[in-house]
Parts: sequence; C-alpha cells; structure tokens
Amino acid sequence: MSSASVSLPVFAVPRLPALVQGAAALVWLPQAALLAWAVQGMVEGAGWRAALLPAAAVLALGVLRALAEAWGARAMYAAARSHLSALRAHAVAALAHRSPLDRDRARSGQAASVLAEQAEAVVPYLVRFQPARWKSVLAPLAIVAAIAPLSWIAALVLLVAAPLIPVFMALVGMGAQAASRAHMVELGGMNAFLLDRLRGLATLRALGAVDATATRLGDTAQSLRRRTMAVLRIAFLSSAVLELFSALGVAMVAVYIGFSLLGTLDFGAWDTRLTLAQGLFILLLAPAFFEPLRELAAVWHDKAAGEAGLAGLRDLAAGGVMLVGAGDGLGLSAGGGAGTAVVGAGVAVAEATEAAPSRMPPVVDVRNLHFAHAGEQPLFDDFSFTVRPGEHVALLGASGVGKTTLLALMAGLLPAQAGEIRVGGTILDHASAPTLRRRMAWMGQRPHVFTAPVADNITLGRPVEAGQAVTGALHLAGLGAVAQARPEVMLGDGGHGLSGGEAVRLALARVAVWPHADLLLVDEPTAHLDSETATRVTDALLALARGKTMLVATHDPVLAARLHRAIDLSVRITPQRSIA
Ligand SMILES: Nc1ncnc2c1ncn2[C@@H]1O[C@H](COP(=O)(O)OP(=O)(O)OP(=O)(O)O)[C@@H](O)[C@H]1O
Repeated sequence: MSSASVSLPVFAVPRLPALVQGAAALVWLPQAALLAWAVQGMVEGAGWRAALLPAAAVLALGVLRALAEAWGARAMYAAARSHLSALRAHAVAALAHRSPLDRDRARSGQAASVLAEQAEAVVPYLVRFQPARWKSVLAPLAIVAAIAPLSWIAALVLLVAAPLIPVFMALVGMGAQAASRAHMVELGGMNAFLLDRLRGLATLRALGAVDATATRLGDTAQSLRRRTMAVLRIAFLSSAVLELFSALGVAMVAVYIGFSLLGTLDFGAWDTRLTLAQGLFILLLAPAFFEPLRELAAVWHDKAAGEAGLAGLRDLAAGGVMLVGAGDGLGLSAGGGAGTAVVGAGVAVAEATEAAPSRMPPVVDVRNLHFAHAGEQPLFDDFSFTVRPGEHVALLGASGVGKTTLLALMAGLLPAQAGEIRVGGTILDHASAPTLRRRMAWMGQRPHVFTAPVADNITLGRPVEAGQAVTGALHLAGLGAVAQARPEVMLGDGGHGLSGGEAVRLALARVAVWPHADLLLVDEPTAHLDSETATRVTDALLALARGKTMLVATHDPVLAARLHRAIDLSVRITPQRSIA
C-alpha cells in the first residue's frame, strides 16, 4: 500500500499589514499625551481655546488609526481567505487522490463538515489571532517604555500584572484546544451520521427503525451540546482571568496616581512628584496597556477553534491508500491537472481532451500479481493472465473472491504489492497511470446517480458535446425510448425517477459518451436485474464494447456466456474456456 504523509501549506503572515496594525495600536501614545497636555493647559487657566489644537490632532490621529486598522484588517482577511482556499484545495485534492476502495477514507458527511464548516474557523484565527499576538508584545512594551521615565512604580505595577495574564491564558488555552478539537470531531461525526441515515431513510422507514435512529441522533446532539458548553466554559473562564488581572493592574495604577496627585504618596516618580499631565498620561495609558492582552484573550478561542480546524483539514489530507499515479508525498496540483483521475459516479475516467486516437484496443497482461487488503489474507498471490486486444472476458468466482479488487488493480485504483500489470504494452505505474487511465472506463457496482438532469448525469462535466453525444450514448445504452431518460429530465436524489435497470444503463451511457476509452472495466452490470432487463443491459454493453477490450466481473452465467472467455478466480486457472 502506498501512503503519503501530508503537510499543509503554511500561512505566510503578510508583513506590511501586520506592521501597520501593530503601529496603529501605538497611535494612542501621542493621543494620550495630547489629551493630558490639553487638560493641564486648561487647569492652568489657558482656557478652552488652548485645547482646540490638541483636540484636532487627537481627532486626526484617531482617523489615521482607524484607517490603518481597517486597511491592515482587510489585507489580512484577503490573505487569510486565499490561504484557506489553498488549504481546502489541498485537502480536496488529497481526498480525490485516495483510493475509492480505501476503507479508512473520511466519511462523506465528516469530510463535508470539515471542508465547509470547520475550516471556516481558520480565517478568524489567522486574521485576528496572529496580529493580536504581535500587538500584545509590541504595544505593552512601548507603553511601559513611555511610562517608566515618569514613574517607575507605575511601570513596575504593569510589568508585574502583565505576565500573569499569558501564564493563566496558556494554562486555560491547553484545555481550550483539546475541547475545541473534541467539539469539532463530534460535529463531524454527527454530520456523517446524519448524512448516512438520510441516505438510508427509506430503508429505516421500511424496517420501522426511524425512532431508534432519531433517539441515537438525539443522544449525539446532546453530546455535542455538552462539548459546545465545555468550549464556552473555557472561553468564559479565560476572559474572566484576564479581566480580573487587568482590572487589578489598572486599579493599582489609578490608586497610586490619585494619592500621588493628592500629595499623600511622594515616592515612585523619578523627580519630586507627578504633575497632573504626567499622572493623566499614565492613567490614560494603563488601560491601553491591557487592551492588546484583552484582545488576545478575546481571540484565544479563535486560536483553539482555528487550530482544531487546521487539524481536521490535515487529518483529511493525511495518509491512506492512494490511487496509482496520484503522486506520493502529495505532488498534487490543487486544480487536478493532467494526472488527476476523476473518480466517482460509478465511472472513473481520466481527463482527456484530445480526439479519440485510431488505435488497436489494448492487450492486458497481468504477471505474478500479489495483493492483500490491509490486515487480510492475500487475494492474489503470483497470479497471471492475459487478455487479447478486443477480447471480452468474464471474471467469475464466488462472492468475495476478489473480482472487484482485480478490476480496481487494473484501473490503478489500488496499488499492487508485487507483480506487474501491462496495458497495451505499458506497465501501469505512477508515471504511466494517468495516461493509461485515459483509455479506460470503469463502471462500478453501485453507480451513483446525481441530483441533476440526465444529460449532466451522463457528461459529468467532461468535455463532450452535450447534444449529439448524449443522445447517441442514450441510444447505445438502450435508453433511447425511455421517457424518464430524456436528456433534460431532472433526476431525484440517488436516481429517483429511474428504475434499477435504467440506472445501470445510465451508467453505461456515461461510458458510451467517452469515446477515448478502449478498455472497459465493468463490475456486475446485471446484478439484481430481472432476466429481461439483464438481457437489455447485456445487449447495450456488448454494443458499447464492440472493438474494445473488456473485463466484466459477474455472477450472471447468461452474460458470461455471451463474452469471449471466462476466468474463474475461485480456481485461478486461466484460461478456462475460450469462445473466440
Ligand atoms: N476496500 C476494502 N478494504 C479491505 N478489504 C476489502 C475491501 N474491499 C473488499 N475487501 C475484501 O476483499 C475481498 C474481495 O472483495 P471483492 O469486492 O473484490 O470481491 P468480489 O469477488 O468482487 O465479491 P462480489 O462478487 O460479492 O462483489 C472480500 O473478502 C472483501 O471483504
């Protein structure tokens, strides 16, 4: 098995916006000085006119500060959003490169929850927490540096109160991150459960299991509520710690300044006593000293939630069984370039925009194949067989013998552990898999029908001419006369509106619309169909496979008999019977 360890792109904090935001926090220093100076002037009898100039300067600085903060925040927000887009693209690409047969792949609801919902917590973390952290170091130091030359005791009080805050915040923060992570895991789990049960609602209703499911969902919701409350408790606790220490710090400075101005205390200043302007200046700066720390506390929860969101994305992107040719160590292009296999909807094809080449259908040569699913007995050990160009081969054998697995190995959806698979003479490996998949079409056992018009369900967004090609494909798949399968008809959730046999033929139309494929890998196309529908599907399949190489995993003896040859995987003797 190949697995890839994943590291997500790292956020490069944009320097200028961060600096501008940090500098904006310092604008309060000259503002406070101007205010103190104006009050001192008025007390000394200079009149209100003396306050006009400082007031205008305070206003101008305030506007400047607001503009700087707004610009910095916008720039940070834009950078954070584009970073989140890159993270999402990375996680989605990693998810798309996981083998569809990987049992450990994240459940759909969970993946959707992480990508759409939980990842959003990364933006406030990057936009608010990182600059707040900067500010909480820069601004208090600058304020202490401004206060210390006037009063060493006021500076000392602030310096003693300040470190207690980060210490307590760190203690609280450890719990916050664990609680946020647990909360997000619970949220993802509930989404996955809900999506799964909604998909199976008809089954649950038919078997009278709706109430039991509702009870379980209720229990999960209660558990999520408890986790949400735990996160909120920690958030409130961290705010309370900070407010307590900052209130104490400001109060102590205020008491000192008050008694100093009254003349009761005559120590703590370098000169004789503090003047009114000096005292006022220190008083105005004391709350500003704690302001960045309060801001840091307010965004502390953002940090916990953001890091939990990042961990969720990292888990989504990490490890697992990868498609052959998906790129080890994630050399993944976010947009899914030429090497990206489009897997899903029961049909896997690679992107190909070139015209169908006029070439021979491929020979398939499997030599000394060895494969075992993780922790299981080997399904194939030194297994070899050859399929000639244009040959149609049935893969037979009891349920669980490995027919689907063999098809998946040939499509590179699973990596073989030993041996080689050659398609058209080329060994299937990481380098060749994307190109080889361009000539393959895969029809899985349970083709997914999307909630979309029939035409979109057939083209799947691939570059095919919708009109003619879709009509031709519908015809080839034997759906030409079915009213429910007209290109413009909207299909319901999970293919409601089509019968089981029609849904299978829709999956065949997906293969038919893609002329590049000359190796068809088809998994039990007639399973669960009545004999008449199975005959129609078989007719359509054979029409489609004319001039192409095809392997069909099947339990259907009628279908097998209409193919050129059969390989029985239960006995692993090849070839068993040759019709061609
Ligand atoms: N993704 C997987 N991870 C681990 N084991 C798997 C996985 N898929 C299948 N298996 C196991 O591998 C064995 C072969 O499964 P496979 O689906 O290839 O059999 P099959 O011959 O196609 O069966 P059926 O005819 O019922 O479709 C089974 O024992 C199955 O439990």
